[in-house]
Amino acid sequence: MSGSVTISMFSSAFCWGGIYPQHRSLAPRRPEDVQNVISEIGDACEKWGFFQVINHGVPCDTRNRVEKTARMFFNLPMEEKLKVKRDEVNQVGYHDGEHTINIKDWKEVFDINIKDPTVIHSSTDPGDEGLRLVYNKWPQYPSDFREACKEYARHVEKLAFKLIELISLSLGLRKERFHDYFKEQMSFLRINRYPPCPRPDLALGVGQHTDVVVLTVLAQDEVGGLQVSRRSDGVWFPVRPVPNALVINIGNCIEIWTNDKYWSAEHRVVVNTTRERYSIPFFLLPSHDVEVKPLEELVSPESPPRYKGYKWGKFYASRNRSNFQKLDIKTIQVDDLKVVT
Ligand SMILES: O=C(O)CCC(=O)C(=O)O
Ligand SMILES: [Fe+2]
Repeated sequence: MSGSVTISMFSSAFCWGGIYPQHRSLAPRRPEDVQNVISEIGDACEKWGFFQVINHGVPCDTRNRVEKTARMFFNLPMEEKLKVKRDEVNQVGYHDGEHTINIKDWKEVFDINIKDPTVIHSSTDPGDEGLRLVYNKWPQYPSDFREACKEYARHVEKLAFKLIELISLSLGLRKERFHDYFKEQMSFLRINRYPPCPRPDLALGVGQHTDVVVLTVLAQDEVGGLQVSRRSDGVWFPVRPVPNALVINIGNCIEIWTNDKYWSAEHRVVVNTTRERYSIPFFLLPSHDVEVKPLEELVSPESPPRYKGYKWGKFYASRNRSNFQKLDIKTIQVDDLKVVT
């Protein structure tokens, strides 16, 4: 048993595919099977909150180019990497000290906003509604790093929106239900490098967490290390690398919008003594002014809202700031937003 199911989104004839056990070969599917894919995605979102897609339309050479140029960047001397270091407000660029719930992760990262510039909240002070623009930071070397990331991001963003439409349909909502939520999206692409670790028993690449975002589309290399906790019993399963597949992970926003129908799974990354690992998550984030609360269509007297609503931009800014300052408190978690009954 592996920690996710694999869904074939398109056959070579641009038809829809279906869920397959991890190692079965794929047969082309007919357009009538679209409905199956929608219900299979719905099923995967309920049971796991994680699945893998193949035949997804993101060309693998664009992904390989990002990985190749990223390796060149991370191999630069530290003083070069620090020239594009992230800071407290401009949270893009290089960072070697990501924290998960205040514990340092065994990795280094490079973050790139999809919209350049991106509109974010500048302050978490009560009453301050100030917005500001954040511009990406790019290293001088390698010179094609920027173009490689931008090209890959264009493809993966398209896939993320396709998935959002399929998820809307799987919930019985209009395909366009979420379109307005992304007018000023704050989505970003991250490149993670996990170096070999002399004591993997004492560290994690990324500690146990859920993604606060809408949806994550993750490319992982062949090394492995990502694990997901099963909704029904919390048992940990490896998310085995499937060549050219992308891992889809439901974030807290969808969990809250669907009033817990869909699951945002806890996951973590284990490291090893010999091999470095790369992963490239694309985090789909809504616009700063979007309200994250259970959708009216999905609540009823029998199924009342389980969450208090919050404004995305402000919530995200305060969470990032406490992470950056390594405050001696747990960063806000999805359970903190639950309505107490
Ligand atoms: O590297 C991975 O496989 C997962 C990384 C992750 O969970 C994250 O960056 O949120
Ligand atoms: Fe994650």
